[in-house]
Amino acid sequence: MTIYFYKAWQPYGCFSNFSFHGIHVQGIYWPTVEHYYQAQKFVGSTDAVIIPFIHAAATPEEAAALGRCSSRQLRRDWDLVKTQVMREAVLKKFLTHADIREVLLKTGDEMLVENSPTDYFWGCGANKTGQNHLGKILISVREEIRKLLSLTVIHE
Ligand SMILES: Nc1c(N[C@@H]2O[C@H](COP(=O)(O)O)[C@@H](O)[C@H]2O)[nH]c(=O)[nH]c1=O
Repeated sequence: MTIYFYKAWQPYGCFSNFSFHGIHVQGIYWPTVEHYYQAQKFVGSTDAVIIPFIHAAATPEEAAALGRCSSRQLRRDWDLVKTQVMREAVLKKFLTHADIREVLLKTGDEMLVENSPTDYFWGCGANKTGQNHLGKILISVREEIRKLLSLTVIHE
C-alpha cells in the first residue's frame, strides 16, 4: 500500500523536509533539510548573501519563502544539481536520527509519495501525476541504509 506524506505534523511527517530533524553538513548545522536545500540554491550565485538569512530562519516555512523569492538569482547549475543536493541531505537526516530511520525502514518496500497538492517535481501534485522525486529519494535512501546496516553499525 502506498504511503502518502506531506506536512510534518501529519502521518509519516518525519519524511517531510520540513520536519525538525537537523543535519550537519561540512561542519554547519541546519535545523531542517528544507533550510539546507533552500540555501544551496544560492551557493556561488550573486545572491549568496541570502544564505545566512535562510540558515537563521526560525522555521522551514520561512526558509522556503526566502529561497523561493523569484527575484533572486539561483546558482546556474541548480536544475542539474538539485536532486543530488536533496538526496545527500535526506540521506544525512536518516543516518543522523535513529528514531525516524526506524520509521523509514519499517515501511518495507512500500511506495512513498510526497502528497503535495502543488509540487509536480518533488511531489505527486494535485492529480497524482507528479514525478515524486522526494518519494523516490526516500526509497533509494531506505535501500542504501539497508545496505549500510548489513555491512556495519551506524555511528550517530
Ligand atoms: N513539505 C512541504 C513542501 N514540500 C517541499 O518543498 C520543497 C520544494 O521547494 P521548491 O524547490 O522551492 O519549490 C521540497 O523540499 C518539498 O519536499 N512545501 C511546502 O510548502 N510545505 C510543506 O510542508
